Amino acid sequence: MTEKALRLGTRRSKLAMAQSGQVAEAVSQVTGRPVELVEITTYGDVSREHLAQIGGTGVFVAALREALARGEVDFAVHSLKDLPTTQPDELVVAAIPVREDPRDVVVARDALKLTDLPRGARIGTGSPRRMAQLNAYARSHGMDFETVPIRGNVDTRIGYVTKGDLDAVVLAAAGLNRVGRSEDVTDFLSVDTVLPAPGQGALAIECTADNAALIAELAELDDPLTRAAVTAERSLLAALEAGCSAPVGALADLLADGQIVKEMRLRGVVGTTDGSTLVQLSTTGPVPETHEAAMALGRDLATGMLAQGAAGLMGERAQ
Ligand SMILES: NCc1[nH]cc(CCC(=O)O)c1CC(=O)O
Repeated sequence: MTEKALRLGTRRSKLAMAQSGQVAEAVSQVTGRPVELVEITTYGDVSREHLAQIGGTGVFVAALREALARGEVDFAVHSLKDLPTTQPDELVVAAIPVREDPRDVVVARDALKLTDLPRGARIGTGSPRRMAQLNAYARSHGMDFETVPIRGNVDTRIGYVTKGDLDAVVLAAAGLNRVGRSEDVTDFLSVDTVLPAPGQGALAIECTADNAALIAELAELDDPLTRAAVTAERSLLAALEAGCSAPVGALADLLADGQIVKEMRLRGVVGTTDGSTLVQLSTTGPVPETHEAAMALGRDLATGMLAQGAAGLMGERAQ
């Protein structure tokens, strides 16, 4: 007798289908059950032009969560950076697998790197976090380029460069890798230049809180260090009272002495989109062994950043 298939709710976009497909395979392996993809059309897919008004990428998450709550699907996969920082009681993030490359990358014409871009170059990004840090970099390195707000999926955004409308676009490495376009990358941005979004490169596998059997099975795909890192990053975001559209970057990583992991470092940045002001700070602590300890790391950093004026820099809204 074959076991009943698990239903994975997914958006239809290429990126969502790619990451859902990869997770489906992994879940099938740990559970020994077939996994079937159930496509869910979100309001955000139907109405892209309204995305700004209705509040960014959260709409994509909401439709998947409704399908979970209605019992139409057994689990869903989200890009962690698109997940709101508040967790609904009836749902749990049962697994956060090992994170992909968290960096942002440049896709530019003529294989150019960021520092090769000529004066007046036009760089596409709809993210205030990327704008703030790119413009701050330009100011401190005597460069002069213009950030141009764009939106759309990965292929659309790269299309601006291949069609010659823009000199470069900035995207997440993880997204490009997942849709098989990593060859298009012309420059990997150091996280010292552009700190990624909290949770960037990580996935969250979510199911209903009452599904103890599935929670236990999915837990096998969880990577505790990735979970600790993204929990600290998202705790910073929450403590700054910022949302997924805020100009906030955060990255937690491990500091090792040889092979021995010593500490977790959490770096954070917030700035104005013109790059004239950035608040950058980092903190280190013992590698968090509990959810509470990871949350505390993020809150500590937020306290320091707020003391340096971070709150005044978060008024801007965009995607
Ligand atoms: N904001 C959209 C989004 N949400 C998740 C990813 C892919 C990277 C990831 O999973 O963190 C992207 C594309 C991008 O920012 O270039």
